[in-house]
Amino acid sequence: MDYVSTRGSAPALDFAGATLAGLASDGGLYVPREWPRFSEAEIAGLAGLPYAELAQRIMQPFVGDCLTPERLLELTRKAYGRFAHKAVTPLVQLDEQQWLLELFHGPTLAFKDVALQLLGLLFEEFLGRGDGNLTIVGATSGDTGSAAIDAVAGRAKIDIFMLHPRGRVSDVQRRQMTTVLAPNVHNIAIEGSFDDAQAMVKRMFNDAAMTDRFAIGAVNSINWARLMAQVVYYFAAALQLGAPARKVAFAVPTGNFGDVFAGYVAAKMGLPIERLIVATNVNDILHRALSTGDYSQGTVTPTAAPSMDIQVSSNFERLLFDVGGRDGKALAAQMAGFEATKAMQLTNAQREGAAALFSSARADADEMSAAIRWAFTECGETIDPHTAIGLHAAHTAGIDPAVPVVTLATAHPAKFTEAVTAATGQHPALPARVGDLFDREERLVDLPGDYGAVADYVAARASPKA
Ligand SMILES: Cc1ncc(COP(=O)(O)O)c(C=O)c1O
Ligand SMILES: N[C@@H](CCOP(=O)(O)O)C(=O)O
Repeated sequence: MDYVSTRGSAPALDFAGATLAGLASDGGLYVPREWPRFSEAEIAGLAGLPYAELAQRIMQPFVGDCLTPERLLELTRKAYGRFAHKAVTPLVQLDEQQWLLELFHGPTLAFKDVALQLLGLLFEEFLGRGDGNLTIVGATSGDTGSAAIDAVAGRAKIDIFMLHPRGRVSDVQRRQMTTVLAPNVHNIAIEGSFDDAQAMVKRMFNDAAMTDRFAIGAVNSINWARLMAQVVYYFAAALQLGAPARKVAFAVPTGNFGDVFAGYVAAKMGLPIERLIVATNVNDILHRALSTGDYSQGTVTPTAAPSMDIQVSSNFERLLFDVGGRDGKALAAQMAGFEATKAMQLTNAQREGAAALFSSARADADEMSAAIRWAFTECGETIDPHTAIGLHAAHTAGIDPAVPVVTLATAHPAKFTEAVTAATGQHPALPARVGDLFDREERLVDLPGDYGAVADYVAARASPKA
């Protein structure tokens, strides 16, 4: 399997190359040259496998000969061995049609652990084959940061610099990052929004002054390996609900379009998915793009679902590439227009291609709270604000009552105590595995929202590439 850039001019890479590269050198994102496809019988044969084995079977075609099946299985067993639930991503029934797929049983209590626990091991594996160092530069609106830090803290040959928007992540989220004191971990609070942080990260991949000296790597979902690992739980959930004989719909709380793009990949691989419902908060660029074709960047409004306070969705580019005919040159021009004007209109092919599988909904603060309350009072489940936005979308999508609708429960409610307590009157407790988070020492630096300041900070501390 090799990987091509959505912007058509970076060299194709194998899986190990794409994993270490993160972003393509032409500014595009790596995607598999073609989608591997499972037959109905092959999908049926996956039912009942333990999660780590299912993960190996789903991911092997993407990994190709970069890892033997035996080695990939060792890595998936190690990655998912740290989850607090034996099923890794358990399904919980809410009512006759609605289900929750709990993705927060990993070490840092959000769905990001599912991919990042594996990615940390993949980095170690591939770096172990040479003598280079990796400088990871990431942006987080709260959850990617702690999951990535947990996955690479203390690992040889890796430094991680994680940018978060100052004051715009929850206290639990910030402390999960800043209380990790391993010498290779560098937390940076920047002035601005997640979008500002993400733009600086992408700029660094194309800054020759940095890339000549350092091997810059990605832990955000611009890194293909992140999405590949997230494809697995769509299969896990659908198989439990009767796939491939029965279709399933998914409602996905969305920001950077990574998690829901993984659902699209599952559909491309043959999983019978009725609909992917993209759920946004009031930062609704994706809802506008999918419902009207208008992909224009608004200003970011802070909400009680801070991890989705995003107005430029990196992985949407992967969808536009795939449904728009895989024309890298044309997409490069379209994205250059967006970067210059902060606005773009989807082509007819892109709109129609997306509409075949995706629908969308937007939830405001009241709708989000109402969904938390409904889950609590009607079903006895405490859910977090991001999950609630997904659940609101699941309820309003008008899916045929015979089709199960699975909302991805992307974070543990205790990460967002204020909104959950306000909606339910109950204070969600942090699981014991997060321990004494509020008693630990924090370490972070404050930097202005200025690329030069961040690049200088990284350059002064990172290890050269070889
Ligand atoms: C808790 C939570 N839910 C949903 C999302 C949205 O996921 P994605 O960015 O993959 O669309 C994020 C982060 O992005 C998140 O941290
Ligand atoms: N919600 C994310 C934002 C970054 O998204 P990613 O999936 O591209 O890493 C976060 O919590 O940091």
